[in-house]
Amino acid sequence: MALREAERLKVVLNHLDHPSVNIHTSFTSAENVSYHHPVAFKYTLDTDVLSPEQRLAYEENGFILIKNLVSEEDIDRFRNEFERICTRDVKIPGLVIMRDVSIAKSEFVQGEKAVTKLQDFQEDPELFRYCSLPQILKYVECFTGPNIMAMHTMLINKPPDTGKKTSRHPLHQDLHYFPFRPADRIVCAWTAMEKINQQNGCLVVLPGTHKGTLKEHVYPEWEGGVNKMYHGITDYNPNHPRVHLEMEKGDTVLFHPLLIHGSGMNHTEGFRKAISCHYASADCQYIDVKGSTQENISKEVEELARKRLGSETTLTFQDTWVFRGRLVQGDRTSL
Ligand SMILES: CC(C)CC(=O)SCCNC(=O)CCNC(=O)[C@H](O)C(C)(C)COP(=O)(O)OP(=O)(O)OC[C@H]1O[C@@H](n2cnc3c(N)ncnc32)[C@H](O)[C@@H]1OP(=O)(O)O
Ligand SMILES: Nc1ncnc2c1ncn2[C@@H]1O[C@H](COP(=O)(O)OP(=O)(O)OP(=O)(O)O)[C@@H](O)[C@H]1O
Ligand SMILES: O=C(O)CCC(=O)C(=O)O
Ligand SMILES: [Fe+2]
Ligand SMILES: [Mg+2]
Repeated sequence: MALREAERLKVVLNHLDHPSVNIHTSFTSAENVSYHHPVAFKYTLDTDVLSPEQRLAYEENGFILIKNLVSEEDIDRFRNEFERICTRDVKIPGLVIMRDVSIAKSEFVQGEKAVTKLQDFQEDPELFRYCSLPQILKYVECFTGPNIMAMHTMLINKPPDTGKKTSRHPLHQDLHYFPFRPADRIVCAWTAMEKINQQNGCLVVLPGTHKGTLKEHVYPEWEGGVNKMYHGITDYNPNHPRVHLEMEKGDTVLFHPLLIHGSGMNHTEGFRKAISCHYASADCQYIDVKGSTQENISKEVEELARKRLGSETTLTFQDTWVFRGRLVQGDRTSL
């Protein structure tokens, strides 16, 4: 009788006498000896970068955490640039400076304390260095392959909660925001810019949910309000195990765009900082989301584009991604 895929993977791993050995090659020989079903890796590609254990972990859980991947020096530079942006010392084309909904209408909060998130820093050479760091791209290539686009960039400055619980990010799947596929060739790198724990609102993930499908996302009905475009899913198993990803400065998590995740309240007085980039294979293809669960977000994005650029704008959801995407490795083949 065939063993479950995970069991088979574990058996194969036990056959490996060196962790850096290429798992694909060794499986072939293991298969010849004793198994009838080849191991199919769905979420990772053949490279020599991931250890067999890391590869198995991503296949099973939909994320892997790499300790100490980004240097203190680089993070301090990103932090300085963030401060320059908040004080309006630099103006970056296309950059969105987002305030928390609980203070969005207040004129009294200024500077860094008024900023919840920077989005789309692709035109800021200093922050965009993050997306081109060789030690990150080395891992990203294991999921995207060699042609790599940086599609979406963020620096998240989760504020101390004002008491309205708006500092939470509802549980969601990032694929909801992306009109390109295949999902398995997309990955997010998210780096802690300081010590991040449950107290200041770490990432919370539901391991294994990347094996499911894209779910419907709507605004959660939260009494204290919810931030613009922070859609969440309602249809998830509340008993599914949750993992709180506690991280040190420089630690980086790589995760699949279908992995259900969010972040809790920031119970501290500090602003919890993380920097992230969503990468996709340049070979991905745009899809039409009309009639799908993504129609609501596509309409919201197109409406925002009309507000910003004028009501005659015909910019589509897909166009907004074509403009933001930047090649960071290989050839810009499709996206
Ligand atoms: C994978 C990845 C994509 C996942 C995610 O990132 S999910 C979250 C994505 N979120 C977004 O993309 C939202 C990006 N934010 C923005 O585009 C902006 O911050 C805006 C919400 C449009 C505000 O733009 P801004 O230039 O600050 O404009 P104003 O200060 O004039 O405000 C315009 C109206 O928007 C309201 N507003 C501002 N910030 C928020 C907020 N955080 N949540 C909800 N509403 C907000 C503001 O009160 C104002 O409303 P009215 O006075 O027009 O009624
Ligand atoms: N009522 C809710 N409905 C939907 N999602 C929620 C709800 N409460 C929390 N979440 C989401 O669940 C995830 C974990 O949040 P939660 O607030 O439980 O964080 P936590 O890290 O356990 O911290 P805390 O100590 O504040 O409970 C976050 O993505 C959060 O947005
Ligand atoms: O830093 C966080 O709180 C997570 C944000 C997130 O998941 C997102 O913006 O897609
Ligand atoms: Fe997310
Ligand atoms: Mg909780």
